[in-house]
Amino acid sequence: MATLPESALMQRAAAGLAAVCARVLGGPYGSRVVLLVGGGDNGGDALWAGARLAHRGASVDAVLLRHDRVHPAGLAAFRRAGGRVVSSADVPLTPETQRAIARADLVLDGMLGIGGRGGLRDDAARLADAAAAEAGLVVAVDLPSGVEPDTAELTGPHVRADVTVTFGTHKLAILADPAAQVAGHVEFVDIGLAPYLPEPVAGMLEPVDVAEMLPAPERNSDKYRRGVLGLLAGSAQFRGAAVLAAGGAAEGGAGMVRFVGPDEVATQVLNRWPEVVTSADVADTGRVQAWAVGSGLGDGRAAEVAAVLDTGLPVLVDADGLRHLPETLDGRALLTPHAGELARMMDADRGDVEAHRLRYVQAAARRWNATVLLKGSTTLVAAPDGRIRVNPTGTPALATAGSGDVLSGLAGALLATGMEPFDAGSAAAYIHGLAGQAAAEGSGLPSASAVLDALPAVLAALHSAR
Ligand SMILES: NC(=O)C1=CN([C@@H]2O[C@H](COP(=O)(O)OP(=O)(O)OC[C@H]3O[C@@H](n4cnc5c(N)ncnc54)[C@H](O)[C@@H]3O)[C@@H](O)[C@H]2O)[C@@H](O)CC1
Ligand SMILES: Nc1ncnc2c1ncn2[C@@H]1O[C@H](COP(=O)(O)OP(=O)(O)O)[C@@H](O)[C@H]1O
Ligand SMILES: [K+]
Repeated sequence: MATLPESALMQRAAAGLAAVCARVLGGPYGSRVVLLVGGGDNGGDALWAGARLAHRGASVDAVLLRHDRVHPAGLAAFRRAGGRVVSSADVPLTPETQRAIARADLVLDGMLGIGGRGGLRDDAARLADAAAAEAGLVVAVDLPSGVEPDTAELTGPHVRADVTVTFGTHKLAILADPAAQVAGHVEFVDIGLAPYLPEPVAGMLEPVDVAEMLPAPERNSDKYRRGVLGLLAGSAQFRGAAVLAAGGAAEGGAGMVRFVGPDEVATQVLNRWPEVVTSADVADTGRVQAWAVGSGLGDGRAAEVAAVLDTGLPVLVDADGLRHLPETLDGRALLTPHAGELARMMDADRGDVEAHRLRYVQAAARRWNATVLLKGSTTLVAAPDGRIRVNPTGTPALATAGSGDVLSGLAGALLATGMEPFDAGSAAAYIHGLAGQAAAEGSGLPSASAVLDALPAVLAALHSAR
């Protein structure tokens, strides 16, 4: 801001915002737009964008949350463009306001942006409800008002947006749940901040990042260069988990999978994946470069999990394996709980973990000195040094029994290539999410086997993106 003329950034933001509104309206001419305007710069963005829409023939009404605090230049521009203020002094929710919202094709939510904390209060909350219940589209300015910008938590009443137009950089609240669930479709407007931004608190992989992490088979490859995974999974009760995890590894590029488990499980794994080598005991497994343990392991088996952890190799621990964690790990482990499992690990309530996903995943990574991948509607990966990644791929269709087993085999295969746990976990979540999306395109609600079947094509496409 110090290097630019006054309000240049706001003009860039408002221009991008008005362009998105014009597009989703199918052209602003003749449309009805209502602005919900808070006392800060978020309200200023809304007013400037409203002025632009009014210039292009929209009928624009503004509801001011506070008449004593409103962006002065924005309000003046809005009035010059023919915009009307429909609220009376300090009474935002007049009958006229309600009628305007009910008739609106688009409500532009400029109540709170990155300055907002602690949820919407009173009138603001009622305006958000009215917009959700009665208006056409709700477009949030920068963030849905009322969400916590930096923690992605929902601590009080908030707007539910159909579209969020965010400026300068992505905020955690539009990437991670629960807040991201109320952001709708996200549009990014570049206002030129990138060179000035500090290190981000969280990262998000793009296809080329993942492609560059994946090892390409080289001319002089052998199975050890591709990575050999030891797999301790499945039980008489959960045989399929072993089959799916072995598949996640085999289709995920492992040079070889060495399976450890009871005969009746090994037979089933071999029926589906004849390339797998089996043994009955961790000690007899032969050379591996990483382990994946836990999927479908059932009760007990603590000694086997301990034997794997004692090898000192990189290790992924999933599902029932998470019951047998030592006091602390030494940075080489990747733990892959869902919210219920993380709640049990942290002696917390599942609902509390879901409401504070970021806080819990970071706390667990510190607590065990391990990388923690928290599964669910948005997958978060936390390294013990504080780094965070939010996974952008996936679909609710992945919420199907066994899809976590596929992920554990896949992530284990990536660990076995020598990738650090943070990269292995976040790349695996990315690829698994794409496979889920591809499988869902086929059948709508795919099985875990369909997710597995989609892996090779997804990996091939990523390799070619390199
Ligand atoms: N910083 C920048 O470089 C840019 C910021 N822009 C806009 O400016 C916004 C941030 O503006 P502000 O810092 O003025 O903050 P906001 O407009 O988000 O909030 C304004 C004020 O509301 C009060 N407030 C906080 N929580 C509240 C609550 N729960 N209920 C009622 N009042 C509450 C606080 O006093 C806060 O300062 C961004 O979200 C974005 O929309 C854009 O114009 C582009 C450039
Ligand atoms: N609502 C959701 N939206 C997107 N992905 C989800 C959702 N719920 C679960 N998933 C994903 O589906 C997979 C399910 O894994 P998990 O809970 O371990 O199931 P299981 O143990 O039955 O295989 C994980 O990758 C998780 O991130
Ligand atoms: K907003």
